Amino acid sequence: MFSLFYGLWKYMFSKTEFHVLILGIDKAGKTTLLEKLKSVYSNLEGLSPDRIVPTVGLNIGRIEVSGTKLVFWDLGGQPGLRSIWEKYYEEAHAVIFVIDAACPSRFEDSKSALEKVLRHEDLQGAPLLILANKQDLAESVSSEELARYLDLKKLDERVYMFEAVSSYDG
Ligand SMILES: Nc1nc2c(ncn2[C@@H]2O[C@H](COP(=O)(O)OP(=O)(O)OP(=O)(O)O)[C@@H](O)[C@H]2O)c(=O)[nH]1
Ligand SMILES: [Mg+2]
Repeated sequence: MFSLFYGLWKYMFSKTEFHVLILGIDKAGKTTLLEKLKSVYSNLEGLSPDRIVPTVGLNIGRIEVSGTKLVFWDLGGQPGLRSIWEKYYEEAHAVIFVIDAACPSRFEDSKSALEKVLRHEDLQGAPLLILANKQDLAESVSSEELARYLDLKKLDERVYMFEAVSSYDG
């Protein structure tokens, strides 16, 4: 009897857990963003930016916002690590794609990485949030300017949003 209730309970609550993948090329600010989210939305103290090193494995962050459990998967963005991303696509419900808006010389790299993500069949239909990060820096471009630059043809068919943020300021 107990196991029946436990099974039901697990079924009901596992439904309210959402997996969010945080992707983007190296140094975009993915881990800094995750640590900031942890500090703001949970009572765990996130790592301060000076203690964050380039990601090689996987960082997991769990937060709860108005009753919904969000599980964030933050992966490494170095070129040799990007092939690992697709292993997580099947179980992901949404994607946050982070771009360093203060580094135009790497926009092209971000654009092709993002286009590859959008083409993958396991992510068709997944909502997408594109973040123009590092808005605290004077040289950063706005989210509109970044959207114009990326000129993503495939975006029209999906739920997506551009947002300007700073992982430092929150
Ligand atoms: N000024 C500024 N710097 C930032 C911001 N977010 C991240 N950084 C800096 O950018 C660098 C890279 O940040 P990470 O969070 O390690 O980047 P990442 O995307 O996780 O990189 P990988 O793990 O290698 O894929 C670090 O020096 C951060 O302190 C931001 O909003 N503003
Ligand atoms: Mg990282």
